[in-house]
Amino acid sequence: MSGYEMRPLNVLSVASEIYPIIKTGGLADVAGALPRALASQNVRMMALIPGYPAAMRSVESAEVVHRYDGLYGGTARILSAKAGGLELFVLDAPHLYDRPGSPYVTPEGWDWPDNAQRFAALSEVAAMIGLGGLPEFQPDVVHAHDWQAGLAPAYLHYAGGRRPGTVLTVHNIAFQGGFPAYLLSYLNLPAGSFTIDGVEYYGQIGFLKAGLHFADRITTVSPTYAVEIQTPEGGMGLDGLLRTRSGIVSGILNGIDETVWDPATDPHLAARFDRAGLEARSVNKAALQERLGLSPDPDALVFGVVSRLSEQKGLDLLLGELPSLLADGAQLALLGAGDRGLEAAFRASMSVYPGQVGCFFGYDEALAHQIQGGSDALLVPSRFEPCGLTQLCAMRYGTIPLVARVGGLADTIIDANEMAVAAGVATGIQFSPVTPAAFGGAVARAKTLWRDRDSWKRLQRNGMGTDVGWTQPAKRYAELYRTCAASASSATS
Ligand SMILES: Nc1ncnc2c1ncn2[C@@H]1O[C@H](COP(=O)(O)OP(=O)(O)O[C@H]2O[C@H](CO)[C@@H](O)[C@H](O)[C@H]2O)[C@@H](O)[C@H]1O
Repeated sequence: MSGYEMRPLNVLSVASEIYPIIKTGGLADVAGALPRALASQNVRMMALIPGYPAAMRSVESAEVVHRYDGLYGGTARILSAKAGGLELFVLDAPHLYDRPGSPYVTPEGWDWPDNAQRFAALSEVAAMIGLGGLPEFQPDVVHAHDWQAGLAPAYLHYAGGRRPGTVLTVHNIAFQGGFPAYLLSYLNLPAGSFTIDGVEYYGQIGFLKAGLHFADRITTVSPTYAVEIQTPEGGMGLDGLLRTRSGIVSGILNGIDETVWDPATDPHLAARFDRAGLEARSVNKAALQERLGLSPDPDALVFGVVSRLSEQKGLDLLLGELPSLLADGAQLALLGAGDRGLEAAFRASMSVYPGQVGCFFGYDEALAHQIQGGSDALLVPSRFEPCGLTQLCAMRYGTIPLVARVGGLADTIIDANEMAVAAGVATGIQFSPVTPAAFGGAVARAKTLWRDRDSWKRLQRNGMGTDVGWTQPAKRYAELYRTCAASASSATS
């Protein structure tokens, strides 16, 4: 048994958002769940996050563990803090993070003009901690998430000498963080780094590219997406680099936090329920219909959507198919935020189909739970989906996922084809390719299944019996960290 199996492994996780402190999407859920999930694997994970206003507000107790006189034009501190039930390092740099809007964009929706500096700073601080800058926590592995932390492996590489192992996780390859080349020295990157074997990417500084180039291990959030991003169709320009690093690329499925997403204890639901008491869902369905202005019809098949409104999520397909989806009295309950055009189109559909389409635009945690607990089927027609979390929540809440067969949706849902139904293992409905016709076909299958309530219930129960928690993924991450730490230490010793 190696030393790494015996003593706790220290891992620094670097992410631009973390649930329950600050969340714009699934990355926050994963970053927030990992530290707790890994504790049972003998891994001590500390997360480093930027000190946005929401983060500073949620700090319950804090100690200043490091000060910078100048970090990209202002003073900064690292706080070792407790917040939202997590142990964190918070980078308190008001000139970079103390502003309204989301972590990435202004209140008007424009990228913050200094995003390069804001997230380079996060990565530089991660590298400083990785190199032993904080005596109280010396990481064996630095785990960077997405482009915002992508420079961390690069800074660690250019520091030279002994360093921790590095892991880069891709939650969405569509977001790559490209910035002008003239920023190179300002971002404290060596002149020689602006090459194809460094941080250069199509004439820019590529934050995600840098992470993919320098990390010891690359993961993404499902095995199928790990394959897809190595193809020209799925790699969005980075597939060539990923193919050259294929041996260190793997996919680890996400889980969901089973305490946050538990229909038996969920405080947001009108009625709590479990696998043996599915009847109680009808109370939630009625409450959802009332909240969103849908007709109070217990027999209407209610399709739910909980999603960012973006090209990725394929909701334009749903708009196109609305007439047939709603033709026989079915209903749509949608919660989403993002693209203004999609929002306008769904808003208009509420007047065209009063009582059949109910939407809320914005971010609403409680409504997300109510849609999972009160609708009958959850639509996820994504064009690509690295893992997807809402279909996992749906399974846990007895909502039948109807999903595109891509990425993690392909890996987590078992399609109700005849064989799977006969074997008693089906959990949802998949369609492929991602076209209006195939989506329409899947909706028709859902309606046929809905008329056979016994089969519908069997699918619900199968979904509710599926393990969608973090236990298995946490084991995979722990294993990965141990190999990564061992190889980094043997490379530098
Ligand atoms: N308007 C709203 N109000 C309240 N809650 C809302 C909401 N819109 C979305 N949510 C919640 O945000 C999360 C979305 O997570 P997803 O994994 O489905 O997508 P996302 O594309 O953001 O994440 C990316 O990262 C994750 C994590 O790796 C991958 O699973 C995914 O495939 C990838 O695209 C869910 O917890 C959902 O309930």
